[in-house]
Amino acid sequence: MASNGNNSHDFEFVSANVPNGLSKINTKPTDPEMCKDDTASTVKVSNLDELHALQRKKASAPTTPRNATNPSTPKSATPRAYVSEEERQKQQMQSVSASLASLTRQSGPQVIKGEPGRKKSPPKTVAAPKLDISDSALKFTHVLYNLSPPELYEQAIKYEKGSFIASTGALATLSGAKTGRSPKDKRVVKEETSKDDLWWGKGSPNIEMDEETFLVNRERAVDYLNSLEKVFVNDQFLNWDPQNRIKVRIISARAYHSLFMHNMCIRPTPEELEDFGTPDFTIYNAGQFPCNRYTHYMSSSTSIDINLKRKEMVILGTQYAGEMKKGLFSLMHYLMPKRGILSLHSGCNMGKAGDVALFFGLSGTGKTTLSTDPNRQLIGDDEHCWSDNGVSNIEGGCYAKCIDLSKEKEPEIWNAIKFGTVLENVVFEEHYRDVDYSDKSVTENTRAAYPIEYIPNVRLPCVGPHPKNIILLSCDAFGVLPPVSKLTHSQTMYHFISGYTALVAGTVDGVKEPTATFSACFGAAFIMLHPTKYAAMLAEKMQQHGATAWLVNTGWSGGSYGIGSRMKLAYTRKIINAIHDGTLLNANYVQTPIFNLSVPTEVNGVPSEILQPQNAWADKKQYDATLKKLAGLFQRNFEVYADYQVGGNSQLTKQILAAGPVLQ
Ligand SMILES: Nc1ncnc2c1ncn2[C@@H]1O[C@H](COP(=O)(O)OP(=O)(O)O)[C@@H](O)[C@H]1O
Ligand SMILES: C=C(OP(=O)(O)O)C(=O)O
Ligand SMILES: [Ca+2]
Ligand SMILES: [Mn+2]
Repeated sequence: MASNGNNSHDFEFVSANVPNGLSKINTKPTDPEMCKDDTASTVKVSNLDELHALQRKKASAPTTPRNATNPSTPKSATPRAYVSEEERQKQQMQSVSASLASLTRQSGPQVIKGEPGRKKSPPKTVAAPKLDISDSALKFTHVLYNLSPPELYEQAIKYEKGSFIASTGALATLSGAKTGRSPKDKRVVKEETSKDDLWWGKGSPNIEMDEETFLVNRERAVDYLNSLEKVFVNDQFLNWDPQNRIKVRIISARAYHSLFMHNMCIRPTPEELEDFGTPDFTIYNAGQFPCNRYTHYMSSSTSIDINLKRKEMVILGTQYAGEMKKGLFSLMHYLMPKRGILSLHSGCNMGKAGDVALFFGLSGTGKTTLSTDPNRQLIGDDEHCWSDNGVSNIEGGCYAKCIDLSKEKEPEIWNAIKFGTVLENVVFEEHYRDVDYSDKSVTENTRAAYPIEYIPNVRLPCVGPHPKNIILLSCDAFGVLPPVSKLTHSQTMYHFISGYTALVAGTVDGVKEPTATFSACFGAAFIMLHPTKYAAMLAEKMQQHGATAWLVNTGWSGGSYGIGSRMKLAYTRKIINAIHDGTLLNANYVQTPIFNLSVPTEVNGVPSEILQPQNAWADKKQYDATLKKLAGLFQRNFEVYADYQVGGNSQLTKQILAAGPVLQ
């Protein structure tokens, strides 16, 4: 290979007649079709820097693929005026500088697009006029804007401790001290534009904060981010419904966070990015930096603050990436109902006949696992909207639990864990980097975040018609709820408002009592309005579109946790199949005592003796006692809703109250 900069075939090299009588070697190229080592053309460069520059072609932004025939891209109403590339970049950086502006100094940082350390002479920075001079105003902040997965890998591996490439190509990383969400540290600003709409007080996830305190935390986050040499900026979208798309900007300090959001939000096309303009909402993720506990309302070092008026969210003191995704979900739970659109904490998929199913459930109940189904198109695994046009996914990716993940039971998720996927808090063998999915050393909440198109039978764009089946998932560690039951309209509302599940908290310290969790609308941590608002919308939409609802227990069977065992995933899948294909709708049903649920006598592929839970329990007395105990917990939880009306319908409200368990 010629690489010395000379064009070796321009001259003839003829070896001299040497004394040992070796014959003459003619290296003159004879056949132009033939490639000889020393005749390969050389690269047209004059130094190594130029050679390395050749390696990289002009960039285009990574996008979320969409179906060409049904693009989810709203066409801009007006044709774009021609703007030079330089001008566009300048506008982009001005916008980022404005996002990062300190509110007290009234100036944005001097920002430079690209990595620190790259030669730029002189640096073309963008900054707002400075009203005062501080050290922070004198430095540059490098902006790594919408980097691609390979670029983010390089950043993570080079600069972030604990980031590694796993054997499958996924980026294994650590989220630090926090490995799950911190709902007790979530704050919502009580301000005039939203305070009358929001749900406050007992049971609400919205713990109030005043505007002033928000600004203290915002300033803390912004100053922290600006003190860094570089920040990551993601400009992306939420919601595949083109009419209700939201532009979000995420400013973060870690490549891990940028890649996570790249995967989880909808990725813009290069044209969409050019037209991005001002975001509708901005996240300041300063997760490595704690909040100041002397600040009002701070009860720990972690604070996740949402300000709907300012359209901003600040994260301090937690690096758990799920906080960003679920924070945006809270935002959608405010914005969408205002437009008459129901936001849903549910998975969603669609059969070949166009039949859409929703899977509601709290964390760990099976939304991701069961919506990822080889026989159906995946619309989304966690967050959706239901509008007059049908359903749409809010996100561009999935966030699957990985604990005990197996290739046999969940092949689609297993195969999605490849290059580009973020693997959080997993343990791997240090040399070959094979992940041990059974290892809980870091946390039980190990996760994989991947772009939705990593699931082969994804539906793009991620939208579908009105749902036919509504599946309420409950992981009942008490083991008394039937594997499947068909719900009446008022039972659906009762169970939707209750949002019951019972996971077992610590599985390592021996047997523990399951603890019931009731989380309104199967997502109390994310709702912004009173639960009855969402319930009324669901009731109306279900009636309007004739959907059938089911309660599916993905938890224990044959006894509570410790005695019985977790429902086999294979059985749950059979049950779900029977719901999808319509056979369960026409099955024979019997009623259960106390909860008064309609249970099918047969489901194809599922042993009939487990369909009625008491049959699977050896100790019937124990079963009765546990059932009554759970019924009591349901009743106590529902007491707070007795004073509320669901929508304008007092008849429906009465029916819902009567649809719960009845203890004689
Ligand atoms: N019968 C079952 N149905 C659903 N999931 C099950 C079942 N048995 C075990 N699992 C496991 O439970 C977990 C469900 O989690 P996931 O689908 O991520 O929940 P969610 O998306 O609702 O938070 C997965 O790890 C899955 O493998
Ligand atoms: C990301 C989360 O959602 P889920 O467990 O429902 O997938 C979470 O609760 O942190
Ligand atoms: Ca991609
Ligand atoms: Mn999930």
